[in-house]
Formats: sequence, structure tokens, C-alpha cells
Amino acid sequence: MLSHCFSQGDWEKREMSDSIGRLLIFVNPNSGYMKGVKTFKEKVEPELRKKRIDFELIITDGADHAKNIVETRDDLAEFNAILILSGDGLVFEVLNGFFNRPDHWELLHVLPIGIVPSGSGNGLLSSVFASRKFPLKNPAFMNKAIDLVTSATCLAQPVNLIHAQTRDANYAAFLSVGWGLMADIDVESERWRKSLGSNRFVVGALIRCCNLRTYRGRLSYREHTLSDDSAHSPFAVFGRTAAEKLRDCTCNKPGTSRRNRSEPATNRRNEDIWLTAHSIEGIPPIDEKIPDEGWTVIEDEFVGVYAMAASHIANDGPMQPRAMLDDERIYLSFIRKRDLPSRASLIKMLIALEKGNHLKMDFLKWVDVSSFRLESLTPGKGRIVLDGETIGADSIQVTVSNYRTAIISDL
Ligand SMILES: Nc1ncnc2c1ncn2[C@@H]1O[C@H](COP(=O)(O)OP(=O)(O)OP(=O)(O)O)[C@@H](O)[C@H]1O
Repeated sequence: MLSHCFSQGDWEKREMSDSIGRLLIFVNPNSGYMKGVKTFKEKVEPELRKKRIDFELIITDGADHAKNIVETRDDLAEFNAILILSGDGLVFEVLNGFFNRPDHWELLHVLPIGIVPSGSGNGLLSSVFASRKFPLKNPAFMNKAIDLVTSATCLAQPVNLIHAQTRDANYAAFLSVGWGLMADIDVESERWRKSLGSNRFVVGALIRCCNLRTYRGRLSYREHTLSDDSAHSPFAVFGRTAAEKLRDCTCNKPGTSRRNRSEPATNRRNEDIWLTAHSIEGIPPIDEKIPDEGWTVIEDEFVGVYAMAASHIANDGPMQPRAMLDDERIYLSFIRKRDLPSRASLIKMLIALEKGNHLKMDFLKWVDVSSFRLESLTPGKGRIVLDGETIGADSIQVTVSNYRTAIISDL
């Protein structure tokens, strides 16, 4: 066995002549309880060595470090998977790094992402685990995640991505879009991240309900009417690198669905890439008027709007249990001020989230959509949070796409 270290920054490279595969690993040292590096050294690295899984470790030094690496590395396809020790924020960053690569169309599908939940919000992995009936409470949650990503026989599950468009930018997302109540809770409880971990959401929720704000906005949506595409099968992570999988692939180009089998978007600009990502009729880009036909428009005073692409926003109860990993719909929910009986009912709703009983509350409306547009009518008031990250925009349009990533999810 050969091993060597590079002294440049936090980069470490190992080589094993008899390895079963190779991971590119990002560890965010500051996420969650700030135990990512310790978890890696004490729990993940020994397993990788035992299982003869080669790896390159990158300890991220701040926002966009991982994204820049994913955007620019020309040897990305030589890995079997990308492993992330952080929360949903770093997964979001890495995924959006893919979209700035000319080969993103091919690579996204064959280079899966493994997650060891070390952030304060791990909604994507929670959704994956819930779909497999794996444990969601620590330490079993963390231990199972480590077992999966360090197993020679692990499988990756295709997961649908949604396209979020603001007036200035395009994003790939996998989890949620929030505005108003839930977005405020997420961002305002950030200050307790290190002391409370995921319990910060509970404290933030109580404070925000006592000091309730409402927001004037316009919510337009197009209901989901198409039948869902058939489920996509999991595939083996080790054995072949992403490059080898691509060479052997005789299937449809990754990211295509029966609705859009257009050519890969190689060498296109980021905004052009998304033009072919959703080919459902009647969905205009954000700077064009909402069509008169096929859309519902609500202009009102909102307590909040929250949309889910997956079932869980954290490793407690499901926000939307019907959401599947690879269905092609967005589960849009909203609370209008006029529908809310009292602040106490809001607190009851947030408590009910743990067991999924919030779904029975009439003032919380749900609708399955293919696309929605949210416009704040008091610009500067009310932040929009995408996959847990604040984006500086007053309006957003979110649409199902035929892009998929793959998440390590099974043995
Ligand atoms: N070394 C670092 N220091 C600070 N931030 C970092 C570092 N490395 C990455 N980041 C940024 O931290 C952000 C949040 O990370 P992530 O969501 O994965 O963890 P988290 O603990 O759940 O955080 P949050 O609660 O803020 O979502 C990511 O968007 C990433 O850009």
C-alpha cells in the first residue's frame, strides 16, 4: 500500500494500489456542532482504510471552496463519489458547482454524493433514510450513514432536482424553498447553531410565533397534473469510477426524462442549461408574465410559504411524507393570515411537525405543483431561503426539472 501527503493547505492525497474505489471528500469544519473533522478522523477514515477505499480529503475553508473545486477539477470523473461531511448547505454548494461545468449533464448522474450528517440541518439525508426506513435519530443516524458510505456494496439512489430562478441567478436545489415564517426561523436561529445544533429550530420557532410577522406577496402556481415518471433504479457506487460508468453507458443521456430527451447541455451557459431542464408547456421564465390559462394566482397577506421537493427538512418528523426522492412534483404549502385562527394554532402546528400531524391543520394549505412563482410585494421584507440558504432576492420561480443527482442510500 502506498500513501503520501501533500502539504498544500488541507489537501491530503492517498493512493492504494489495491483500492476498491476513490472518494473526493469535503469536510466543513464549522458546520453543526463543529465536529466534522473529528468525525472524519475517528469514525470515517478508519473504515475507509479498512475497506480499502482510496480518498482525497479537502477541509473546506469557507463558502464556495467546495463549489470552486467541483467547478474546476478536470479529474472529477476519476472518483467513484463525492463524500460530504456537513449539512445541506454544502451539498447545495457542490451540486451548484456541477452546473458550472460543461460536462455536468453526464457527470451529475454517475458521480453520486454520499453524506455523513455533520450539519445542523440534514434534510436530504433524512429524506433518503426515511424512504429506506433507516434510523433518523442520533447516534444511529450518523452510524448508519458512515456504514453506508464506507461499504464496498453501497448503492446510489437517483434524486430529482428542482430549478430555482431569481432575476439574477439560476440554482439547482433538492429540498425546500421558504419565505416568511419557516425561512425566518431557519435564519434567525442560526446564532444558536453551535450551542443547540438542530434544537435551534425549536427555540427559533417559539420566538417567531410569539412575535408573528406577516408578509404581502403574490403566489402563482401551476398544479401538477402529469403522471410521475417511473422510478429510477439505484446503482453501485464502487467497482467503476464515474468515467468508467460513462464509457460503458448505453442508456439515455443522464437527466433526460420521457418529456425531454434533448441533447446534453455541454458548453452552454448556466442560464441556457436550464432552458431545456423543464419542457412542460406554459412555464414562462421569471421575467415573463404568468399565463392567464393554467395558473392560479393568490395575492394576499401571508404568514409563510414553504415548498418541499423531499419529505424531511431535518431528522425529526416529515414535513411532507408523500414526497418521494425521484418524483417530479413540488409540494407547495402556504398559510394566509386570514386563515390563521390564532398564534397558539401556529405553535400547535410547529409542535405537530414532529409527528406529521401538521398535515391535518386546515389553515396550512397544500397543493402539488409543477412550478410556482413567489413575489414579495414589500421588497426588502421577508427573506427567501433555498435549501436552507438565504438568497438575496425578492422573487423566485421554482420548477420541476429533469435533472437528477444520486445519493448514496443503500447497501
Ligand atoms: N470552513 C468553513 N467555515 C465557514 N463556513 C463554511 C466553511 N466551509 C464551508 N462553509 C459554508 O458553510 C455553509 C453551511 O454549511 P452546512 O449547511 O453544510 O452546515 P450547517 O451546520 O447545517 O449550516 P447551516 O446551519 O448554516 O445551514 C455552506 O454553505 C458552506 O459554504
